[in-house]
Amino acid sequence: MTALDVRNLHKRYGRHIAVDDVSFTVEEGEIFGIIGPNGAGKTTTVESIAGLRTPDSGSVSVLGLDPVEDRAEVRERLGVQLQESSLPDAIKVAEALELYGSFYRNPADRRELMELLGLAEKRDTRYKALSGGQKQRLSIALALVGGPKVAILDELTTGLDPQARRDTWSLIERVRDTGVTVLLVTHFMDEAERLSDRIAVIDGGRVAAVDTPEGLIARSSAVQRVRFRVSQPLDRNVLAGLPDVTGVENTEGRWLVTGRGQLLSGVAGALARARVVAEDLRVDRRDLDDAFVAFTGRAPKSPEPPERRAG
Ligand SMILES: Nc1ncnc2c1ncn2[C@@H]1O[C@H](COP(=O)(O)OP(=O)(O)OP(=O)(O)O)[C@@H](O)[C@H]1O
Repeated sequence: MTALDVRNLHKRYGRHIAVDDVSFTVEEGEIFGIIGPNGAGKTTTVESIAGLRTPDSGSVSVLGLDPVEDRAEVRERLGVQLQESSLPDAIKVAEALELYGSFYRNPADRRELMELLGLAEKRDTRYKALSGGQKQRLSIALALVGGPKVAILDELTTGLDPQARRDTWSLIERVRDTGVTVLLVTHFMDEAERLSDRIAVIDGGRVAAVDTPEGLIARSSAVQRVRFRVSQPLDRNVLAGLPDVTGVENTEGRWLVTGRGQLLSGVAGALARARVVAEDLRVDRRDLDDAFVAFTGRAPKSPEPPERRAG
């Protein structure tokens, strides 16, 4: 079943078009990533889904409901963790969850949520005494405390150290395993690639592509390189004639084939048909960073170094 259906969304701020025809669907049980450069319209899109902004035109359906007209019902089913959440310094973890849980008809079991998010030991710790990672986990817990069917998580791991980022990823997978559909907005390609079943690339207020991470990588026109050695004679045309190949170089038995698309399987198949055994066959691995550059023309951001701790 479709969890989210976004159709022809438009939103302008004054003369500036922030979202210029965005459409995608998210199926129940998916982790769906949204990536794109700064100012691409990602937050405006997810805030429109959450009913926090009203689009100028287009439609949004959350589990068949309209986020503006059916605001109360959507609130019960949709959990939102936005870029910056702030809580009073003195509030304790368990108190925050009780307070937020009290806003919902059927809140999640707070004790289970604290276990799931690794916060049980911190239940009586005040917000100001939590580490960055623990604050982040609490903000995810607050997005889930209403027992939502769909959760929107925006910039989940910004500012976390590498271990805390990995822990958060495992956590999101556990959340999905409990049956929650996750819409994940991220600047980080490793995060999007690791977690998402499918990804929308948003650029200049438009959807540049929607696909699985592997699909985006394969579809991007980024150049690939396959290297290998052969000790037998090999006719250059065996490789040069392949549809995805753009260049073939041979230096003393060391071959370098450049191309796009399904280059590796094409080269491997051609060598097998020519009965040539390749040694040290290597492919320069492309990743989502390359796809991001190909679809947006810009380099993605790297994770920031975590804040330095005094002492
Ligand atoms: N309330 C607002 N008033 C005016 N312009 C806005 C407002 N909110 C966003 N914008 C502009 O709309 C565009 C899209 O912003 P949005 O926050 O949706 O992008 P984003 O992809 O989430 O960016 P980032 O990755 O930097 O968070 C940007 O150019 C932004 O400056």
